[in-house]
Amino acid sequence: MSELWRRCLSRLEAEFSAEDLHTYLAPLQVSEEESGFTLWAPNAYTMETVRERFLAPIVEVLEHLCDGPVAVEVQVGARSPDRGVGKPATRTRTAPERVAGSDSSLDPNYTFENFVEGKSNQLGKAAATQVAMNPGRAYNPLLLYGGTGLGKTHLMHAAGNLMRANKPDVKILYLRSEQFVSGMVRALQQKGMDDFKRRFRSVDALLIDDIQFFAGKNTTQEEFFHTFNALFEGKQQIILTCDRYPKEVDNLEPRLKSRLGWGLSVAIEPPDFETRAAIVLAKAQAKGVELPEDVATLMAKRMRSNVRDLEGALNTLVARANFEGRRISSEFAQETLRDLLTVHAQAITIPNIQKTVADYYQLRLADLLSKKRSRSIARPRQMAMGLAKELTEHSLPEIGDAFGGRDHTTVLHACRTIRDLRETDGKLRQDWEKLVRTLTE
Ligand SMILES: Nc1ncnc2c1ncn2[C@@H]1O[C@H](COP(=O)(O)OP(=O)(O)OP(=O)(O)O)[C@@H](O)[C@H]1O
Repeated sequence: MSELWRRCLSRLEAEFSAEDLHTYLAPLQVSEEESGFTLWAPNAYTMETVRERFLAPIVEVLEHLCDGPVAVEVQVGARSPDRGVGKPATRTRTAPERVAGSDSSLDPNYTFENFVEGKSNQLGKAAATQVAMNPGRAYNPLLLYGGTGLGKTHLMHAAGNLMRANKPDVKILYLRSEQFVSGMVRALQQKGMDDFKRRFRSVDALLIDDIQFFAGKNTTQEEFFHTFNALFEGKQQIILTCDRYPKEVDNLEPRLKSRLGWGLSVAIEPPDFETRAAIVLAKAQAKGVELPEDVATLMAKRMRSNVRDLEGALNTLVARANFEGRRISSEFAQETLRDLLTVHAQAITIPNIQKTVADYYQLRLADLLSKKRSRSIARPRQMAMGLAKELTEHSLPEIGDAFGGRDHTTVLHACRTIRDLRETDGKLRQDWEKLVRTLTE
């Protein structure tokens, strides 16, 4: 154990119970490199707990001991004895998260270049690029919202990385909202609020991920509100992400919600089939793996919920192919991902879609399947047909049959209508996204 880490642990002894130290901190292995520290956790649960509860205090103590900013990341794995550099066994997220009082909190692996653009994220990417080219002036704050694993964090880091490429001495701080909360709690306990405020307000850009976690935490919201105002007035850039449109987050203060709407809020939607396939191919290429198109197609067709799952499946495929020395073929993918693909295929059936849509619009299922043509029923019916086409592999005639024996041209018309309305009608687009989320998550 390094002397520095030993000293860090002994300082933390004063703050945490013996049980906490024994359960979460003692099992950590540490590697020190010039770029910072990596804490290796024996399993994902320990990693998550350390990130949530202990990372901020650890960073603080290490910064104190090192007399300056340090980068600390937590991963699952073990430190390799020869180089002091570990190899992660698994990761719960696909990229390392670093936290520090310096720019190293940005993940260099998330760039605009390796972000695959599609209809679902085009606007988000354009807005994030604008913000990066013109921080504090283009859109402030920029808020990216949408379901899990759709690339919000990626875009946020990409904006930070581009800002830094344009201006190397720019001060950027990225953190997850839980880290803001725990940092603030500690600052309050230790009467260090002035430092806390200074730390957040002295940056050129503040990037906070998943602000839905602020819900119900009134003191945090109050502090964040003041931080927000200070940054906004100073024309310092704020970029935030949220898992839904902030107005829909319960227990978020109205004045904060209103501030969040001052800049630009952009929805990141689940990618369509073509984008999913392009993402898998791009991720494979980045790993130097030759992925046959039919395998990318199979994965993109069957795994629709989020890009993180898609990436996880690709990692599984590549790991097994390497391990067994086999070529990745369609059969190999079917065999390796059987369980995953079945889970995804099973989750979405036409009856499931019909019931979900009927519930969502508070209609009777019988009405949805009836011949009634009133707008309040016909539009949800078209929505359900569009979803069936997008999310299942049924043909147009099969979908028509399932909707009370309708002709395939009626289904085609419904799909086209919904596709066009998603471009022009914001409310309908939101309904669509929510339904896709409900059905795929
Ligand atoms: N369009 C895309 N092109 C390339 N990679 C993508 C794209 N969308 C998502 N990803 C990848 O998917 C993974 C998950 O993305 P990310 O962590 O940004 O999701 P998120 O929307 O922030 O999710 P959460 O709300 O759960 O934090 C990342 O590895 C990211 O690189």
